[in-house]
Amino acid sequence: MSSFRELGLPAWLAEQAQQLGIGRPTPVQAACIPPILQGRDCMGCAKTGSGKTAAFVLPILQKLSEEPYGIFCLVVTPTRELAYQIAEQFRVLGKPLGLKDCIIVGGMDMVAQALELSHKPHVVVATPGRLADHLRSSNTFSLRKIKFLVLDEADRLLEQDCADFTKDLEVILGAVPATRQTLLFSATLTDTLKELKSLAMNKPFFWESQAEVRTVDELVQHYLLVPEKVKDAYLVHLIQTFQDEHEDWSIIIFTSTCKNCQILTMMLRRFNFPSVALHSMMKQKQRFAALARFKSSVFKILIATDVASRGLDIPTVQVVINYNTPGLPKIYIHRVGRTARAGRHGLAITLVTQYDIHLVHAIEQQIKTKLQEFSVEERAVLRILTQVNVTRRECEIKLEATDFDEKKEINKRKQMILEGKDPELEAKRKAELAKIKKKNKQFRARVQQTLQEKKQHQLKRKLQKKAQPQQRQVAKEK
Ligand SMILES: Nc1ncnc2c1ncn2[C@@H]1O[C@H](COP(=O)(O)OP(=O)(O)OP(=O)(O)O)[C@@H](O)[C@H]1O
Repeated sequence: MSSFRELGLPAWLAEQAQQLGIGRPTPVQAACIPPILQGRDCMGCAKTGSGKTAAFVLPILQKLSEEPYGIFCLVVTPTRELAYQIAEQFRVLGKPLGLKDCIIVGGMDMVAQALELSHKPHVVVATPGRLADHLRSSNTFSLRKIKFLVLDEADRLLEQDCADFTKDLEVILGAVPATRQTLLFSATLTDTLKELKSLAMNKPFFWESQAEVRTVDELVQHYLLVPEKVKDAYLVHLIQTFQDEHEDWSIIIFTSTCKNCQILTMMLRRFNFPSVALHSMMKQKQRFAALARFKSSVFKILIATDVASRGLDIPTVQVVINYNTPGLPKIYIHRVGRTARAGRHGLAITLVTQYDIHLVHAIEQQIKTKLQEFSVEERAVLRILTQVNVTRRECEIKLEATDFDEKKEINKRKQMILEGKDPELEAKRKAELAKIKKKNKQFRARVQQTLQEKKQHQLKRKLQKKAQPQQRQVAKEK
C-alpha cells in the first residue's frame, strides 16, 4: 500500500499524521485522498472505524495550506459530540498551520458562537439545526466563499427520521457556493445514494469498500435470546461476568429511549457498576461531561441512545450490548461499530426477544454474516432475577417522581416551537392521524374476517360436494 506522501500529501502533514499513529493510509484514505486533491467531489463508503475522518481532513488541510483563508471549509455532522470529535482531528492534524476552528452545535451559547463565526475560522464544524439558526438570524458571517463542504454521516443527514435535518440542510445548501467541492462519507451510504449524487455534482468520485461483509472481521457478533421480562437480569449478569473476567473493560449499552437509558443507568449504579448515561434529554454540558468521563475510564459503562451510535471513536470500548434489537440494519452497523475500531478486536451482543427474531434476520441479511448464539448460565440469571426486577421497579418509581415524562413533553413542545410548528395543532393532527389509523386497522380486520369466513364457507361447500357422491353410493349399496 502507498504512503501518504505517495498519495500527494506534503511531508509536514504526513509527519503530523504519523505522530498521531496514522502511519500508513487505510484503503478508504488511499482511494479518496488523490481524487480530493485533484479537486473532485467524493463519496466514500467504508466500514466503521476505517479512518474516514482523516480521509477528508488530510486533503482539506493540504488545500488550506496552499490558500489559507477563512471560512475555507464547512463540515456538517448529525450529532454534537461528533462535531467536537471532528474539530479535534482538524485541530491536531492542522496544528502546524495554526488552524482556527469553530464548533457550532445546539445546547451551547449562541452569542459566543456568532462572535467566533465573525472571526472567520478556517474550518466550521456544525450540526445542521444550530448552523441553520445562525444563517437565518445573523449576517456577521458568510459561507459564500467556502471551498469544501463535508457531510459526515451523510446518509443520516438526509434521512427523514425523528430528527429531520432536511429543512436545515436546505438553508445551509442555499448559503454555500455552487462551485464548492463536496465530500460525503458514511459506513452506510447506499440507501441514500440517489439524493447524495444530486449534492455532489463535480465529477463525483464514488468509493465503496469491496468486502461483502459489512462489519469488520475483528468484531465477534452474538445474539442472546431472552424473554422480555428478564432482560434486565441477563444484562446485569453479562456485565458482572465481564467485570469478573476482565481487568480492563469498557462497555457501551444501547437502548432505544431516553427514559430506559436513564432507568438502566440508575439500576446499574444500584448494583455498583460504574455507569453513566448519554441521551438527548440531558443538558449539553452533562452530555460532554458524561462522554469525557467514559473516555477517561472513570466510568466503565456508557448507557446511550442512538445519539451515540454514529461516529464516536473511543478506542477502549471492547463490548457493545444492544439492549434492544435495532429496528434497522444500518443502526445495528453503526452501533456495533463503536467497538473493534482501527484493527482492534471487539465483541457485540444483541439481546433478542421472541418478537425481534425477524429483525435479526434482516440484520444478518444486510451485513452478510450470521450472528452466533451467546450462551449464558441460566441458573445464575435466575438467582438474581427477583432482586434485579425489584431494583428496576424502584428506579422507575424514583424517576417518575422527577417528572421525567413531563420534562420530555416540554422539550418536545419547545422543539416544535423552534421549528415553527404549533404544538396544539400538531397534537390535534397526531390525534386525527391516530384515529384514521385505528379506523383503517378496524376496516382491514373486518375485511380479513369476511375473507376468512368466505374461505371457510367455500371450503365447507367443497367438502360437502365431495361427500355427496360417496353418500349417494352408500345409499345405493344399502
Ligand atoms: N491510517 C491510519 N492508521 C492507523 N489508525 C488510523 C488511520 N486513520 C485513522 N486511524 C484511527 O482510526 C480510528 C477510527 O477512525 P475514524 O473515526 O475516522 O473512523 P470512521 O471510518 O469515521 O468510523 P465511523 O464510521 O464509525 O465514523 C481513529 O482513532 C483514527 O485516529
